[in-house]
Amino acid sequence: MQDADVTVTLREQWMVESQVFGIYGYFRELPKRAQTVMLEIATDTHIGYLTNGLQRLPPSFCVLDANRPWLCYWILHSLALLGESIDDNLENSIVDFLTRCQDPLGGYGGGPGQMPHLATTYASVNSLITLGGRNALSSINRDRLQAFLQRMKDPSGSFRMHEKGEIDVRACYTAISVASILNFLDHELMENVGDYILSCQTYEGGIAGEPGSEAHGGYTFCGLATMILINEVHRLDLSALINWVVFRQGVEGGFQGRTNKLVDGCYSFWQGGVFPLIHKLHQLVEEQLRMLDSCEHEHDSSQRYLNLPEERCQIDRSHFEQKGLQSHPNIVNLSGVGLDFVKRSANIGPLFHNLALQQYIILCSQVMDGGFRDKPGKSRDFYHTCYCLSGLSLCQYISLQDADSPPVAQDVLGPYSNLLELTHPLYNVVLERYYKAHEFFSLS
Ligand SMILES: CC(C)=CCC/C(C)=C/CC/C(C)=C/COP(=O)(O)OP(=O)(O)O
Ligand SMILES: [Zn+2]
Repeated sequence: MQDADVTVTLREQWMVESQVFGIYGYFRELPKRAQTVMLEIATDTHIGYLTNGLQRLPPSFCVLDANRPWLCYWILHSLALLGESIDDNLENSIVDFLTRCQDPLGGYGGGPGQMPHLATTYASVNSLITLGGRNALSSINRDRLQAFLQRMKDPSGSFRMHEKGEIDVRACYTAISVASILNFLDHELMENVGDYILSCQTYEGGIAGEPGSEAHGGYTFCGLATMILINEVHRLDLSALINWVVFRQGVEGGFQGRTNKLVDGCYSFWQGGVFPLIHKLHQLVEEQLRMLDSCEHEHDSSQRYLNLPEERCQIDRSHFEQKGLQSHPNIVNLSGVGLDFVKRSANIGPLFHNLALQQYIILCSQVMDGGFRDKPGKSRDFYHTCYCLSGLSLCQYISLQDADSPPVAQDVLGPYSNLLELTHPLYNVVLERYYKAHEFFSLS
């Protein structure tokens, strides 16, 4: 039998049997060769699927007309993770297309002439940084973009997604991420953002889209990353957040977005992406735990579970004020936060099962004709392709102490040729493209 036939037969057999025995246990019983063959990432096929999608993008993509900058980002970032770059003609036509999506008063819409929106602004900026050429980076009108973000700022501290649009944690993340990566984050944009995000951390420990809603992986990543970027992460109840996120990994190996829902490949990044952030915060987590311990000695220990984040954050805040820690937002160098964060050590082992997650992504989400999907039975799409690959990459690098050295083979499930590029854990652009952009925007 050819390797390809072995793969198909084993995959089908595995799909049935894994439902009976549990995926991880069953898979470990297979012969080594079968495991390796089944666990290969079909890199060339994925590149074909993605490149084809990109070529069909400009000038119109019909039903997804308001989503074209997102399609650019999902595809370009997926290609970058796979180590693929695109030719100059295609790069120039994408820069030209995104320039036409740029509003004369700042920000990017879903297509040329459309109202500027924070989500498509984030997608456009990350696309241009992923393209990385001078032409791409200099096409961003930073002054007008800053003015757009100021117009979207709401008194609650959060932002509106667009003029008269909704306010939520996603808006905080997209605005702050863009301002940070383009090096114009200031105190006016950051004002009360931390208060708003804090009000969205729920009794479960995760973060909801808005106050009073249910904790969800998408918003938890957005809220946590934003708090780091504005240097207020100490205000979150990190142990409660960790407690929530670790229980979102299912027996299938993948993550669910919220309690009692099904696992889905895209949460490999939204939930999985919380771990590289938490790992780098381990000292702060330990400090918070020590503080809670001493607090519990003074008070009835049942308060720990009854008092919601609002009260606990009072403890955290006064603690930090007392100690006068350097992390206070007024004295931190905001332009260096993204760079300093990747250089921080993460001196603890993974707090989730990184091999089981890779197994879910490769065996359940991977479509052998190219692309990735939510789960078996669903169709592939560029969104799931982007976030499955982003999740796969973070699993491979999760134990790494030093961003400049390659991961060990034990952390890369399947053949070592599965290794993807490393992504920046706060912005989700490939690290090496981030470095280039950081240099460019530090000088301009
Ligand atoms: C940067 C940016 C724009 C981030 C977006 C983050 C994100 C993925 C938010 C999730 C939104 C949400 C509540 C989905 C629930 O959908 P569902 O009910 O269909 O799925 P579920 O059953 O898995 O919860
Ligand atoms: Zn999904």
